[in-house]
Amino acid sequence: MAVRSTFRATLVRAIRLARIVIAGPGAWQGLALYALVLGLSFVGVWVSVRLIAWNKAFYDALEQMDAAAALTQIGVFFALVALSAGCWLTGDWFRKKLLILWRARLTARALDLWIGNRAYWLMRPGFGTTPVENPDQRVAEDCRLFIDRFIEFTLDLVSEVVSLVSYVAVLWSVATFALGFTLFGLGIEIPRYMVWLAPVYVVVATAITHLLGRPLKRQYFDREKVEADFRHALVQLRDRADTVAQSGGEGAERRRLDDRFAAVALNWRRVMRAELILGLFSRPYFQTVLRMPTFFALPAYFAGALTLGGLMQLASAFSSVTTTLSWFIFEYRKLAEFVAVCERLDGLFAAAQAPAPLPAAPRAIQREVSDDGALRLDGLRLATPAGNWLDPVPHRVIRPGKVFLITGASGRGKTTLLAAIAGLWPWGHGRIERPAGRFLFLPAGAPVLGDGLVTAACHPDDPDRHDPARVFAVLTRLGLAPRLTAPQGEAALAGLSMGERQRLGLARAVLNRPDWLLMDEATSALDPAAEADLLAWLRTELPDTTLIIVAHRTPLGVSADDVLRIGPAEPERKSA
Ligand SMILES: Nc1ncnc2c1ncn2[C@@H]1O[C@H](COP(=O)(O)OP(=O)(O)OP(=O)(O)O)[C@@H](O)[C@H]1O
Repeated sequence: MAVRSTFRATLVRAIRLARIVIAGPGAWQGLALYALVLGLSFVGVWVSVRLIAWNKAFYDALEQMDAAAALTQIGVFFALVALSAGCWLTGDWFRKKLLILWRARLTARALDLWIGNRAYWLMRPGFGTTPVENPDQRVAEDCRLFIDRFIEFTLDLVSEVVSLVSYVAVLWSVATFALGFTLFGLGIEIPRYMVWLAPVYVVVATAITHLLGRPLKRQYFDREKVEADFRHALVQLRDRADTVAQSGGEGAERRRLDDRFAAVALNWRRVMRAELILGLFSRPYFQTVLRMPTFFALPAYFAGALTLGGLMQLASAFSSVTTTLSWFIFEYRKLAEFVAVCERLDGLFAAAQAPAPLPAAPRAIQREVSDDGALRLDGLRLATPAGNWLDPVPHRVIRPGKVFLITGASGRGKTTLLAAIAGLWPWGHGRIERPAGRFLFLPAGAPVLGDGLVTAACHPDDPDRHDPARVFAVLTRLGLAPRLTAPQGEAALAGLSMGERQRLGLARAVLNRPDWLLMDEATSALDPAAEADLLAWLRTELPDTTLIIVAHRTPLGVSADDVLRIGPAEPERKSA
């Protein structure tokens, strides 16, 4: 029952995933390549069938001491091998082309859902109902593995069925003799016993393989997870290199990495054990499967029903049938991996299709497009994902082109309000009317996005859309020009101070020219003179942009047209 439901679930998942790559515009190209590869594998099957007949011709020539006939057969052999190799190499070439074509389609779909639906934001642990572990690995690794195995298995399956029919036909015509024996005084005769023996042999072996190999699927599933967790911890160490080094956190990092690696080692030991148990049966099976037919046919050979050539031909046909039928046994490990990959990847696609935020807090924020260009916050109260209410947000209408300050004590919900205005924060109730137009958000902590100074300064715009002279002028005005002479790429961003990162944020604002600029403590690290100078410059560069500023005080260089305070007023400091 469990076997059937795993099989059915994997089939449904594999079909769902396969439809993504097989259907859609330009699908004919992939299908044409697939048909070509399939056709070439049929030629390969024909060569194998032809080689079975060749066995008889060659060994009979040897038995009859016919040198000329043997020589001819050697020529035939090389011709068949050349044809087989040619087909294999061509097939392999086009299979690889197909692999990258379909992988690109599947990866593009995964990225569309992951990025396009903002699933990457909502499916983080603590945010969504279905947090997805290691999505990066699923997009990068699992897409490749799925396509690789899908092509391999479906091609195998079709060509194995064709091979099976061809080989059974040969076996039927060769193994004409019966097996006779007495059981409890009864004379029993099994006609063409070698034909029946092949499937019985394989069915028994398959059942044993599945019984012994069942735990492997779980272990392979876990392996991907623990390996990805370990890799992720290493990437985090690289990203937080400064913080770890400055806070002497090497010991803590080492413990974290050791813990993650211990999980890798534990899983490895479990995989080893499961593979050993499977190997105890499958290894001897691999080695005997080609020899057994000769032993099974010996009674007929000694009874004189077969020539040596006939025996060889029979052995060849029988082992071809058993090898074809044993596909499940030979591929068991890969099949177990495939089941795990389908489960992981389908889970990612399903969750990313409709990422659902945690249901702990109400999601009753009404969002509308304002028709007079103003931003309205009406009866708004936000909550954390766990359902804790934050302070109510006072009613406000923010007119375009104004400077608007949001203030309040720490932890009251200022950043959360910006996220709600940006359309991200789903928890809470009330109403947000947002005008059309471009919004740009400069988050707290001034994170830098992009893999070079120019990309980071233009983000999220494409840097190719910007005049390099203008980008250079903006960066120079912000005092970042010296960084342009450093080697570009990630190295150009290394070690940027907080103030420099905030200046880079201002470059983004000036180059992107948004209608609405949301600044979360975006100038807090600048010295008063630089803050006053740069914000005054920003205002002259973007005179019509509405500035929504989150800060504990109005930044120097601009004056606020309105102030929105969340929560009670901060207590005034008494002067000494
Ligand atoms: N993802 C989250 N999960 C749980 N709680 C959250 C989450 N995001 C924010 N909060 C909580 O919501 C509250 C408001 O956070 P927010 O960052 O908006 O505060 P803030 O007013 O901007 O604070 P600060 O001035 O210190 O930056 C805080 O108590 C915070 O811990």
